[in-house]
Amino acid sequence: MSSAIAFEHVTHRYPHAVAVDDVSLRVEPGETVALIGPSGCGKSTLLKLAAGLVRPQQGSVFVTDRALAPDNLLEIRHRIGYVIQSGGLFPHLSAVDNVTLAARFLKRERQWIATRVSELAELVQLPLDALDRFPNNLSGGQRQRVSLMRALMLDPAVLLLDEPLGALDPMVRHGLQEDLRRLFQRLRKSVLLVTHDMAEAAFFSQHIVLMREGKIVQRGSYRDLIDAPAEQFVSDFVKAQRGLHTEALDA
Ligand SMILES: Nc1ncnc2c1ncn2[C@@H]1O[C@H](COP(=O)(O)OP(=O)(O)OP(=O)(O)O)[C@@H](O)[C@H]1O
Repeated sequence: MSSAIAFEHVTHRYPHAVAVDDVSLRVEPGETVALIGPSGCGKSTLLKLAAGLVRPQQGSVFVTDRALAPDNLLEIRHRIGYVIQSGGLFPHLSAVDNVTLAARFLKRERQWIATRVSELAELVQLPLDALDRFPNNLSGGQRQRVSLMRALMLDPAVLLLDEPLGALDPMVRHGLQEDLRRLFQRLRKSVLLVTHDMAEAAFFSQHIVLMREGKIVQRGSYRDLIDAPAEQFVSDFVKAQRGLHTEALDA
């Protein structure tokens, strides 16, 4: 496999906005790439393109080297785990039923499913009693752990994470950041992660991709963005983020 995810000259327009504008980007196997940029710059749309939830008007999207097309979308989706900020769990299903939905649909063996659920609960450190609860009866952090279990259930090659920790309070977020990074390293998945937070992007990855108005402005490590900004916008963005973290302390 040469690339886990590849965008080649991808453009996607909504009726009133060009959300993604001629983007080319690769995520290599086992690599974590962090997508960052101001609100509305096209990060979530890029993830939706990789998940096949929206189709590009121009260009191609490849997952594990296969171009996404209407006739292979379902098959390729099983190679993708997708987690969104709110978790996206079905509220009327228990945690375990959410986790196992796709596996049951694919008629995986009951024993295989049970074994996989306990492996994953251990991996994401979810207490077993939480599995029988409905999403509304779980904490935000537990809901994201369940979402992650669901995303990992079919052992996908690729993980798409859209602000998976964005809705959590700082302590829970910090703990989950540590757990997630350990998990990525252990599983060696290819991960495309969206975050608003530069510190989080730098924590997860040496490969940060900064977007603005649908385009990639710069890619590199946090140090690259500071030491060799491609344009003034990069410095302004980094500075604004630093401001966010320090201004309150200075006040
Ligand atoms: N379903 C939609 N219909 C119409 N326009 C949309 C739709 N989804 C997104 N857009 C527009 O496309 C652009 C990119 O949106 P997108 O959600 O990809 O950005 P984002 O960087 O993920 O933003 P945020 O950080 O706020 O989540 C924005 O101008 C947005 O208003």
